Parts: sequence; C-alpha cells; structure tokens
Amino acid sequence: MDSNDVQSDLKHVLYTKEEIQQRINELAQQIDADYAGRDILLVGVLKGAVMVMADLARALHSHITMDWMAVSSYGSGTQSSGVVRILKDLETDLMGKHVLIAEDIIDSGLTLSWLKANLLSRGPASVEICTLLRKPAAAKVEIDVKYVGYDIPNEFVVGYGLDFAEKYRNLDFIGTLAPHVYE
Ligand SMILES: O=P(O)(O)OC[C@H]1O[C@H](OP(=O)(O)OP(=O)(O)O)[C@H](O)[C@@H]1O
Ligand SMILES: Nc1nc2[nH]cnc2c(=O)[nH]1
Repeated sequence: MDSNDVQSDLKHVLYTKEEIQQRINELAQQIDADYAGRDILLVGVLKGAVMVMADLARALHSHITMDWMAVSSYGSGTQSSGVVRILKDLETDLMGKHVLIAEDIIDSGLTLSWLKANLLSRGPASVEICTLLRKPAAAKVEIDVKYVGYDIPNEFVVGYGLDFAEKYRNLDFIGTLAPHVYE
C-alpha cells in the first residue's frame, strides 16, 4: 500500500536542513578561497548529488560551470559492486579545466576512485572531490577527498538526494530508516 507518511519511515535524524546548509556554506567558503582566480567546472554525479550540486553552486562566489555524469556501481542491493558503468557522460571537454566533483556520499570509495581516475585521464588541470558525507569505516580503497562535509558511521542513510529504492531523495534532512522499511 502506498503511504505518504515519510516521517514514520525514519528512525533517526543525522543532520537537519539547517546543519546541512551551514556546512555547505563553510565548504563553499573554503573552495572559493582555494580556487581564487580560477574558474571551476562542477561535475555532479547523478542522481544522489543533485541537492549538493544545487546548494553548493549557489553558495559559491567563484565562476562555475556545471555538468553531470551518471554512473552505476550498485547492483540491485545496497552494496557497491565495484564495477562502474557510465550511464550518462559529460558534455564538457575537460582539457585544462579545474574539475570539482560534487557527491552526496562516499561509502566504499569504489565509485569515486574509479571516477576520479577516469576524469584525470581526460587532461584536466586538476580534479578534486567535494562530498557531503563519507563513511570511513566502509572504505575499501584509499581516496584523496579534499572537501568532506561530515564523516558518518557505517549506517545506510537517506535524504537530501540519497535514496532507498529511489525514495526519500526529496527529504531536506539526512536520516536513517526504521527497520520496518527494509526488513
Ligand atoms: O563509495 P561507493 O560505495 O562507491 O558509493 C558511493 C556512490 O553510491 C551512491 O550512488 P548510487 O550508486 O546509489 O546512485 P544514485 O546516486 O543514483 O542514488 C553515491 O551517490 C555514490 O555515487
Ligand atoms: N541512500 C544511500 N545510498 C548510498 N550509497 C552508498 N552508501 C549509501 C547510503 O548510506 N545511503
């Protein structure tokens, strides 16, 4: 049965809308300072990064352009398979550009590790990563991430772009799901 009561599906709020906005503003200030005088190509990784992209882009004062990629690294479940496929590629030539990948979450690190190497092979001036969330305890590969919003415990989270079975992306906060949703 369909239900509209999204709140009752949640167990715990990890970060409120206000906390996320504040943290994104701080990251944007740091990025503006680091990239002073240089234009940035923000690369958003669909679909999870849509909220981060929209809010980070608006918080930045630097000149930016935006492009999007869609990759698939998860099979039917919630564990990264490590096999990454490009579902939608960039439209921008990266040659000489300062690329900043915007992501919602780094879990095993397999997606971003592959993506960073892929983008570096296209001749950019630089490639850095900005992720709102990272799970250090879930890391399967070492990956250099310059901008991290929050390091979080190894729990499945939803909201602010992050889904479970394509739902919950529209929540303006980040939380964990109640067991009845996935059990
Ligand atoms: O570090 P990893 O274990 O590789 O996981 C991180 C990836 O998983 C999520 O995307 P997902 O594949 O769920 O697709 P979506 O963004 O469309 O929800 C997230 O947006 C990252 O791209
Ligand atoms: N929704 C969601 N997607 C993910 N992809 C990798 N880790 C996660 C997570 O904790 N939540």
